[in-house]
Amino acid sequence: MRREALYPSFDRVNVARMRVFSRSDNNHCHLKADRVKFFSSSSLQSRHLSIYNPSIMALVQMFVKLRGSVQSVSRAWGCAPVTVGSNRCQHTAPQDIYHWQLLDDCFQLRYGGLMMHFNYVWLRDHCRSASCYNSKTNQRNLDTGSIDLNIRPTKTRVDEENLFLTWPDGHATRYNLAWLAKNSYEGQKWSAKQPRILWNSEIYTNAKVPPVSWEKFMSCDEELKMFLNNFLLYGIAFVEDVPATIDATETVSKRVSVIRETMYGRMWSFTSDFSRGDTAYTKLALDRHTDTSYFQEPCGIQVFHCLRHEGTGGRTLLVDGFNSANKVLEQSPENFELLSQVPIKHEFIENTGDYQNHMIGIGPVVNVYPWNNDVYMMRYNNYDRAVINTVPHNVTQRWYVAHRQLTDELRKPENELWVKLKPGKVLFIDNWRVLHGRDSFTGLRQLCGCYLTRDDVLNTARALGLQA
Ligand SMILES: C[N+](C)(C)CCCC[C@H](N)C(=O)O
Ligand SMILES: O=C(O)CCC(=O)C(=O)O
Ligand SMILES: [Fe+2]
Repeated sequence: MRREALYPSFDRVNVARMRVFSRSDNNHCHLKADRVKFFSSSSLQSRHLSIYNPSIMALVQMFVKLRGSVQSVSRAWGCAPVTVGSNRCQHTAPQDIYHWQLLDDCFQLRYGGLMMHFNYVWLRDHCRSASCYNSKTNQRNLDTGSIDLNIRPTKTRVDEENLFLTWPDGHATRYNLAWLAKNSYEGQKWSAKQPRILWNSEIYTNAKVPPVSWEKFMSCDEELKMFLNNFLLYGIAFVEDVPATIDATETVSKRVSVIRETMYGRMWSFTSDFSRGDTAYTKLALDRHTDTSYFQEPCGIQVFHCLRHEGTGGRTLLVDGFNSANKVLEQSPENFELLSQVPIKHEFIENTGDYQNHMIGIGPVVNVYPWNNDVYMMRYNNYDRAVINTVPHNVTQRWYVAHRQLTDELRKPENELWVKLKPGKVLFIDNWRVLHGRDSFTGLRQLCGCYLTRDDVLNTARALGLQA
């Protein structure tokens, strides 16, 4: 007997398909988005096409935030333009009309065109009364283990704004309907994804991301916010005019997040002296890859600062992995599913006189949230990929085909952004998204940097009011 999928067919909505193009002329910004495509999870075949407006609106809001002065937004399929004010969206507000129904196994609520379902244990578990929830610490007091798993309310009442439930033990809960709508699974599934702009080298270059300079960056929170906004959008960001020392590189890194110490050290500085058992410590070219794929939690951010180079070559290569993954999804959902479902091992085995390390990380090449298929992390490192022994032989061939399609995408010349790192120019790379590599080189080349913890970068961004 086949088990029912946890996330049934229509849940596999692929909003990542949406592509955003922006063209700024006279304060007009034109936003185009593909239609949202639904897949059935069993075959992952295209079922039907549909358009989901709130996601479009989320993109619109993102553009409003970005440009601040968006006047009109037209949608690719020719609907009437949506008008957007300078800061707030004036699109027809959702109707303030709720329809609700108590069903056998859930409370059903329709609000603003969205149908939502709330499980009864969930409702009891999410009671925000003072005895169940501490609103000072934002922590739950209620012991979820004590809830009867077949619980149903004994009394129900709904007014204009609230749902009131009374439970068998007499405890009463009030839920604000807007709160329910905001916190529902359906709302989450459809809500804005992390705003990001998928790029190839032309898109990134044309975006002309304004440079951020060390002094202002260190002293002004608005500058840090702008930097983080760009980092979240593109997965890369630069700070310029940084003193060419390890200390200053550490200072600029700590402004963004907490340094993640690894077996490479806290701040590292390396040349091609093969001091460690890894190709990075040579003069050889390195193909595009993510670092520390052999960690259960790969490092979130990588910082590079080239302190000196007297020689030729050694340019840095950057490729937006999410853009390529998205191309695979558009062209072959089957291949995307293989890359996102089949776990693969990566491994670092170091056996030199000074260092003995053995690291193993396991996970799919493309990591997605199952409720909306949004990609949040890639592990792509052909050097460090370990023996494949997690895949049955009949899937292996299909996995290699899928991996080849992703590799072909990642290697398209138009996806390659090449930069020559110079003393003073510090590069921050989202190591869960953007792949890096380098040319071979001659001469003395000294690169320093560190890894940063991802949670703390996002924490800083949220503290500054960004969506992260
Ligand atoms: C950056 N630093 C030079 C310290 C380490 C380089 C690690 C290289 C390794 N193959 C990986 O991809 O994780
Ligand atoms: O030498 C470089 O530019 C980068 C080497 C590398 O991939 C790394 O250190 O992670
Ligand atoms: Fe690397």
